[in-house]
Amino acid sequence: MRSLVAYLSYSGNTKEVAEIITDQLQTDNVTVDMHRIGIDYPIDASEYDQIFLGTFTWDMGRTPDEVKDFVQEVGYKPEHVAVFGTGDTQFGGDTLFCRAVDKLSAFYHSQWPGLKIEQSPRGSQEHVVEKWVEGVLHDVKILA
Ligand SMILES: Cc1cc2nc3c(=O)[nH]c(=O)nc-3n(C[C@H](O)[C@H](O)[C@H](O)COP(=O)(O)O)c2cc1C
Repeated sequence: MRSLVAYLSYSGNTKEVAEIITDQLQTDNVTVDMHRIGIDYPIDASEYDQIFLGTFTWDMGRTPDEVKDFVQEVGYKPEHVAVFGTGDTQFGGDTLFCRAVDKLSAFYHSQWPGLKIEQSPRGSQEHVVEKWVEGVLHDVKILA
C-alpha cells in the first residue's frame, strides 16, 4: 500500500501531526511520501491508495489558499482521502475550530471523521492522532 501525507503548515503544528501520521504508517509497513503543499513539486494523486490531507484553519474558519490550489492541482476527487488539521478554539470557539477540516472532508466525501487537533499534538494529543490513523488503516485494508 502506498500513502501520501500532504500538508500545509506555517508555524509547525500541522507538520507535527503529519510527522506522527507518517511515523505510524511506516511502523505499519505502509510506503509513505510526504508532500509539503506549496513547496514541493506537484504530485500525481492516482499513484496513491490513500491520501492524508492536512491543513490549519485561519481567517474566521477559512481554508488557506495554498490548500485550495493543491485541491485544484490534484484535479479530481480521489476516493480515499482522510483529512486532518490543527486549529485554535480561541479563534471563534467550536464553530470555527478546524473548519477547514470539515470543509475538505465534505468536499472529498471522506468516509472518515476529520481529525482536529488543538494547536500542537505533542504531549497529550499524540495518542489521538495514532488512534485515528489506526482507524483509517483498518478501513483501507478492509476495502483493499
Ligand atoms: C490570524 C489567525 C486566524 C486563525 N483563525 C482560526 C480559525 O478560524 N479557526 C481555527 O481553528 N484556528 C484558527 N487559527 C489558529 C491556527 O489554525 C492554529 O494556530 C494552527 O495550529 C496553525 O497551524 P500551523 O502551526 O501548522 O501553521 C488562526 C490563527 C491565526 C494566526
